Amino acid sequence: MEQTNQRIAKISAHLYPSNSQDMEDSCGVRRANCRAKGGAPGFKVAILGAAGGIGQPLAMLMKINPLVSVLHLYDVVNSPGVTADISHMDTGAVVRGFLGQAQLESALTGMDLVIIPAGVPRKPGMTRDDLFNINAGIVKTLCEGIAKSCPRAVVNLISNPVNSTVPIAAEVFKKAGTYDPKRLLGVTMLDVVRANTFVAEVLGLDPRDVDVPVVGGHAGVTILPLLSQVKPPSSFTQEEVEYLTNRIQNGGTEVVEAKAGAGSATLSMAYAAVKFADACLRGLRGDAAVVECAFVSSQVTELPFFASKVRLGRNGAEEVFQLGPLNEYERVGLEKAKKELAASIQKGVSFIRK
Ligand SMILES: NC(=O)c1ccc[n+]([C@@H]2O[C@H](COP(=O)([O-])OP(=O)(O)OC[C@H]3O[C@@H](n4cnc5c(N)ncnc54)[C@H](O)[C@@H]3O)[C@@H](O)[C@H]2O)c1
Ligand SMILES: O=C(O)C[C@H](O)C(=O)O
Repeated sequence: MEQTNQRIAKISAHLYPSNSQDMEDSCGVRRANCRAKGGAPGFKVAILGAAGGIGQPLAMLMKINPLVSVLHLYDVVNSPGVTADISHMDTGAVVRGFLGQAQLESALTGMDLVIIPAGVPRKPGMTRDDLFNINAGIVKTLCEGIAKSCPRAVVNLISNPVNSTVPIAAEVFKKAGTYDPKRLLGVTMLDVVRANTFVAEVLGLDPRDVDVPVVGGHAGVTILPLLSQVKPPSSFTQEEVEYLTNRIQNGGTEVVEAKAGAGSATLSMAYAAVKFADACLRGLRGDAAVVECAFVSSQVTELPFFASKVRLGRNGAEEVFQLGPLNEYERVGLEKAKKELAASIQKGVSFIRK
């Protein structure tokens, strides 16, 4: 009996960090019912904002991902319930939950990849920039935690406005002396996912066979689909180009309006976030030729950050690709995108430097 108790105590120390006792009690999961799958190969991933509209399906999909060995779910509310629920899934990753600022350090320590969908979403009539006042502070706090507890982790930043939150994160990391531009990636994958879907509809193809590069940023005119570079090579009428560009640029608003006050894209975003996180993990594993679009530190234009195709490797975004040849319509779109992006980037930088 004594031996059994010792074994249970050992397992529970592994599953639950010392300061998460309250959470364990409140979620009602008995320690003895859990098993630690210590030593399984894979990456350690934390989701910050894991109890939210994106966070929950994202956590579920990451629990299924065979590249993940440990999954940490952090939020300021409701993470005990989400953790208890997801931990019952019979997949490989060990799940641990963390609640509130006091547990941020434990949530982050040792992580290889941190995914951040924390923050408020839009309601109809709002722009992403209207979220700045609340989300800037949330991203700042979380990134300070990353700088302290897992400065070498690759960060996938989802919280809006991405065009400003990525510069905020960069400034926080610079201040802490931990900034590695390769390891900070703004997630623009949903724009690519939407572009593939809408273009496939027009072409009558399976979206899985379509690849549309989407560059620039993640808001309105800064979302710039390069329809001249679609794979498989395709031609579009001017009417189709305008319809597709407009629909891709306003895909987020389409969902916000349809949800009528109940938030923004969560399910398609969780899908896109997992697609992107999986690519980052394959890069970290050393797979060759993993290429996706992301909003990163960049020298592709005169702006310090820009979304374009990047090659993901053992160190994060190891190569940032040039835009390739643009047609006249895309060149005009690029100028518009850069103007808005410059202001959004500056706003993020000033928030930390002020
Ligand atoms: N990059 C993209 O393509 C994209 C797509 C969709 C949504 N988003 C953005 O993602 C964010 C989240 O959207 P959602 O629909 O999941 O919102 P939500 O309100 O459903 O969930 C947000 C979660 O963040 C948590 N949170 C708040 N402050 C926190 C903190 N300090 N630390 C940890 N967690 C905290 C909340 O408790 C909540 O559980 C929004 O800013 C939204 O605009 C981005
Ligand atoms: O549109 C939003 O506010 C959420 C997200 O950025 C999206 O593109 O769906």
